[in-house]
Amino acid sequence: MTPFLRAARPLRRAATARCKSPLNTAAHAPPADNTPPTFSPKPPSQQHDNKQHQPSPSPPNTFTTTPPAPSPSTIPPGFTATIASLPTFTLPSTPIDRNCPSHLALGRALAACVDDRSYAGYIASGEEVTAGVADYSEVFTVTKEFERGNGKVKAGWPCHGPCPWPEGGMGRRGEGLLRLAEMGLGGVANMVGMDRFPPRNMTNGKGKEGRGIGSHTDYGLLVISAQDDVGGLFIRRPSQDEQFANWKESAAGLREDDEGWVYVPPVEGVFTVILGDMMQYLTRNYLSATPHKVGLNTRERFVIAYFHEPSFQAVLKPLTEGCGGQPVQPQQGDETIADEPAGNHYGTHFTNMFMRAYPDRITTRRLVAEDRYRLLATPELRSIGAVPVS
Ligand SMILES: O=C(O)CCC(=O)C(=O)O
Ligand SMILES: [Fe+2]
Repeated sequence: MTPFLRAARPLRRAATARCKSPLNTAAHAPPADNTPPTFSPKPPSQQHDNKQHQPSPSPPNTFTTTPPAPSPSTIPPGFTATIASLPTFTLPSTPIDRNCPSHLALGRALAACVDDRSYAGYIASGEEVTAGVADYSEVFTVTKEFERGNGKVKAGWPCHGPCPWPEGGMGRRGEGLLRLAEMGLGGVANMVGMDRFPPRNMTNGKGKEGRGIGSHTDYGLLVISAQDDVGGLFIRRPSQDEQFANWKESAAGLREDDEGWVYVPPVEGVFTVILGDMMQYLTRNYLSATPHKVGLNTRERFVIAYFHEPSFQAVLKPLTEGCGGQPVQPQQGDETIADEPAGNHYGTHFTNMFMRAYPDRITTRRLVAEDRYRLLATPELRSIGAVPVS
């Protein structure tokens, strides 16, 4: 992990007129000292919707948190789900600065933050598509900056390019935080995203039918996110009969409206950790990617997330040995992984995911128009450390 946290879809972030800055949320990030995280088993969950709060007859697999039990009242209207009681780590608290700059000015500045080489920068509400439906999330994505003169950019590598920054309006602190995030990112694949979700009665997703974010898995190894106190995240334990492999066939939209979703209530000072596609691939389905979705609530909501990912150039091979040299036990669906002798090129998965999520963005159009996708098959893009001469 980097000194700063968050990056799963690239860094996303909000432009908003209210004084509730997702940038301030990042104050959760680095621990103030070396106090080890604590971890404890957890009490039974309860089944809730936003009107009735009834104990579940058979609590799902549970663990216990150190922090106080969260209130179920934050669950977005219209959803029925078990309230999760997930394993949590307690980090030392750091002060959260509630002063905020003018978010309207920030929004204007962000709208200019688009680059046609990288997928970094501002993503408007309604621009992202999951399983064919517009997401209402508004995102600012931070990826590692590659200047136009960089050899990879000049050679036309997909997803490599400048990380555009908002000019003015954000304030020194916010901009400094973004810069810090960018400095901590090891490569184009690691990302920080800041998301804003509008309240459900004020959606602004270009008038399309939409939702917070549809059911999906994240692409990389793991995602660490901090949410504010509003609430909107749901996760789902894959069922026994499921064999999704998002790097082969889209897992977006899967079981979106089924039973079995678990609501992750906000708990102050606690990060959420979600496993991604490559963790599933590496561990041969032992640690499956976590399907999740986001509902819009009665208030706008902010999330900041760090996406920890393999190198863009990495070709992953599933593990054959576990801890202490134990052979990895085949898991259900393992055959879908074992039949890929060439391994899994992360840059290709990453590019596929962005092209799918942002079909109309200028970055996707340019990539296609210049036929740069074919570069993903070349040895230069599949070998860590190989950098074209600039
Ligand atoms: O809103 C959240 O808590 C999660 C957002 C999310 O799933 C994503 O950015 O990929
Ligand atoms: Fe996600």
